[in-house]
Amino acid sequence: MSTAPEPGVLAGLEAWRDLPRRHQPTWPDDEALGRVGTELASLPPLVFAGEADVLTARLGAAGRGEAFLLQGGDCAETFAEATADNIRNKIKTILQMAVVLTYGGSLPVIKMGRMAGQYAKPRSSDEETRDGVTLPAYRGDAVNAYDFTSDCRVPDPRRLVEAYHRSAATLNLIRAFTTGGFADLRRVHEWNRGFTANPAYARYEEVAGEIDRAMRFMAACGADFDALRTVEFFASHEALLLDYERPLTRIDSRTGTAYDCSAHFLWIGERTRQIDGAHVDFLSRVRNPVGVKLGPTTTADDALALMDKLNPNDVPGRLTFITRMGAGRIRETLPPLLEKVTASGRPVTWVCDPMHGNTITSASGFKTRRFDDVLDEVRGFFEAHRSVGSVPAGLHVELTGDDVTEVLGGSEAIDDDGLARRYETLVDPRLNHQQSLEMAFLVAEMIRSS
Ligand SMILES: O=C[C@H](O)[C@H](O)COP(=O)(O)O
Ligand SMILES: C=C(OP(=O)(O)O)C(=O)O
Ligand SMILES: [Mn+2]
Repeated sequence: MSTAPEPGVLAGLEAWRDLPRRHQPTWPDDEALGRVGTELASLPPLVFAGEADVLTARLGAAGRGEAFLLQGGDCAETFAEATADNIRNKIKTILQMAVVLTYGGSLPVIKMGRMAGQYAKPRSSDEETRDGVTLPAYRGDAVNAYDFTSDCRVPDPRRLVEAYHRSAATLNLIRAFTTGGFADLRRVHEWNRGFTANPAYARYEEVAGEIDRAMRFMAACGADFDALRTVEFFASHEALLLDYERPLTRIDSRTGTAYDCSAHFLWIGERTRQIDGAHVDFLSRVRNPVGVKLGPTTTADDALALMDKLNPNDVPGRLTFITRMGAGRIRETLPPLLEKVTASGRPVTWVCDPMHGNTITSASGFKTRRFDDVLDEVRGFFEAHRSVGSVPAGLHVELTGDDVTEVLGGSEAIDDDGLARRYETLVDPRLNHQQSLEMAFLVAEMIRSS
């Protein structure tokens, strides 16, 4: 039997419409947008509210130091790349990283994709100019097409429906992979052995060997490896397009409260976290676990105000702060935030995004990041938490399972010239498969020595 919505819930879900909202497309046709909203509202939810509650509990544990979050995937998913191969390679990469981190931290790792809905982007500029021609910026496949023609760049609300269907198909395959045997710990471990067998990554052999011995020890003790053939995997994206998130928000029949059923976890970006803005208001009214990106200008009072608004009842795991300060600034900007928030005694799960504060343009003109800067921000994150006594609870990374060349460095030493070899991202540069695994091994070493 369904429970009626709690009083005021439905009206509250419309409050964002009267608030300032940044980075929304200028849809050319309101009626077409309205029809799309009605269609999306009639489609089945992509996740079940009970799954979101499980994730809240898991993130609460991470906030207490009893688990560690690994959240990864593309900066911007694309419709064209929502293929079986791409999805499989990304899942495989995340699972491989998770095994290494589980061993490094002796903690359960919560696995979460920036997947099955990461189709919308805030942009620094509303326009893009090429060879003297200026067109609206690409805002993600849920809004417009990347091709540089005026037709392609017009926002088309039908793309929201396409984003829903691609997300549904992606999530379906993720569920199949993670429950059907693909994620078997023994297989994932074998993939990692393959990685460290490459002489370029020989320095990680030792940890892989230790994991091997730990697995043999478990086997000798009679551990039930068949119980480790499946894993929990959660979907997440930035809740940027409120014209998409609102129709996918549903009243949970168990409780009469609202959940945004487009994903298990939604986050608010650095550019849309205004305390009186539409995004914070909207996510304050759904019950999923939510995140907020915090850049280097964030004050401790900003953080406390977000806690008041997004987690007034202090539910552990409800609110994650994803800090993205930049390697050069994290050691100065993060500790004051941690101190004040920790002094409040209120629960927050702190996660490090070492990507977005470290974006540069290479001499050859590519938007890129240095692997060493990314690693240094993670190191600064652990140092800051250690100095304050708070809990470093996870990592948020832009990655792909393929051999792209978008981030400088790593053991394969991708250099400026090398970027051109396989630079495929439409927005931000991603760690490739090898760089992602390398990062997991390096972070595991960091966790063990911290
Ligand atoms: O992913 C993050 C932002 O959307 C992205 O960094 C903005 O990129 P831009 O500065 O190229 O617009
Ligand atoms: C837009 C993003 O990040 P931020 O909001 O931190 O800039 C992102 O995660 O792709
Ligand atoms: Mn990005």
